[in-house]
Amino acid sequence: MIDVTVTGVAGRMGRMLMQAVAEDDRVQLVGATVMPGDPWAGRPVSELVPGTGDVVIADDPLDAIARADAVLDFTAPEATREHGTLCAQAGAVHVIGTTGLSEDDLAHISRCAVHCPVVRAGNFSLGVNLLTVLTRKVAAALGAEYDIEIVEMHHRHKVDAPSGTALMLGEAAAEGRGVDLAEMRDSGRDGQTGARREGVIGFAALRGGDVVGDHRAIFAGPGERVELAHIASDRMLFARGAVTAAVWGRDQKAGEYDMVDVLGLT
Ligand SMILES: NC(=O)C1=CN([C@@H]2O[C@H](COP(=O)(O)OP(=O)(O)OC[C@H]3O[C@@H](n4cnc5c(N)ncnc54)[C@H](OP(=O)(O)O)[C@@H]3O)[C@@H](O)[C@H]2O)C=CC1
Ligand SMILES: O=C(O)C1=N[C@H](C(=O)O)C[C@H](O)C1
Repeated sequence: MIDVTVTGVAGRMGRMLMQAVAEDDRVQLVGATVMPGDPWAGRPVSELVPGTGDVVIADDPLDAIARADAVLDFTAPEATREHGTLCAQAGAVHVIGTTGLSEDDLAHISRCAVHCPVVRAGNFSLGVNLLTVLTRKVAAALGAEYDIEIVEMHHRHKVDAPSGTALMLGEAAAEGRGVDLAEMRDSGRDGQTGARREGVIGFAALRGGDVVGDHRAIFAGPGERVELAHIASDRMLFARGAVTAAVWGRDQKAGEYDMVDVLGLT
């Protein structure tokens, strides 16, 4: 059994992660954190999510991460940077679900991964990770006359766009095409955009209601369209995937991994 700390426990995913840890006998909760000054600090986790035990919620991650074998982190970019440094110091597996990370954040995470295993994914579900493998293959098979567009929809509270999952699918499509996504990315069209630039990978982000996460990779070609889609209907999907990543990560050397590695998909 491995000792797990969940960061950002008052968030939508933080609550799910605690539930997933409580339901899985491969792991036990040893730490839980919130933002400094959060009213949940100092209270037992079971008051926040019934049935999760008597760990007291901390508003300083230092001790909570020092005592963990693995840290489940679905928070915000700045927090994830700090948690990365602490996981590196503790040698704990850092499971990162946080999206909206900048190039600078990713470089920081890479430096931390010299000292501990880091499993980072924009989506921890089996279905989406399978979809990335398929997207790469379809992009390679269909060729340049098929235009690639990634469409996603999420709940009204989501703060980053395109979603981490959309970027995973875009990266997979770019790999299949043998191009660099940074050069070929086309997000947020508006106004007199001109005709579609040849070879770009387009992104469109919809926000509204309580949508958990819908993603579609569209290949629009001459006389036909191929579409690969995934619809998530329950956040527990991501939380259970993150617990599996933590257990898998415990047996790995320091370095950067993703959910395709965890699931053994190629
Ligand atoms: N990879 C995946 O499979 C998935 C990834 N995500 C990603 O996970 C992240 C969180 O999503 P969601 O749960 O919906 O968002 P929420 O806003 O509901 O939760 C984030 C929580 O993190 C807290 N937080 C921020 N900074 C810190 C800190 N320094 N220490 C402790 N807690 C902190 C926030 O507190 P406060 O509210 O006070 O700011 C908030 O409670 C997003 O980036 C999202 O895209 C979501 C689902 C699946
Ligand atoms: O913020 C969310 O909710 C989600 N975020 C992830 C993303 O950015 O792709 C995964 C999932 O789609 C839900």
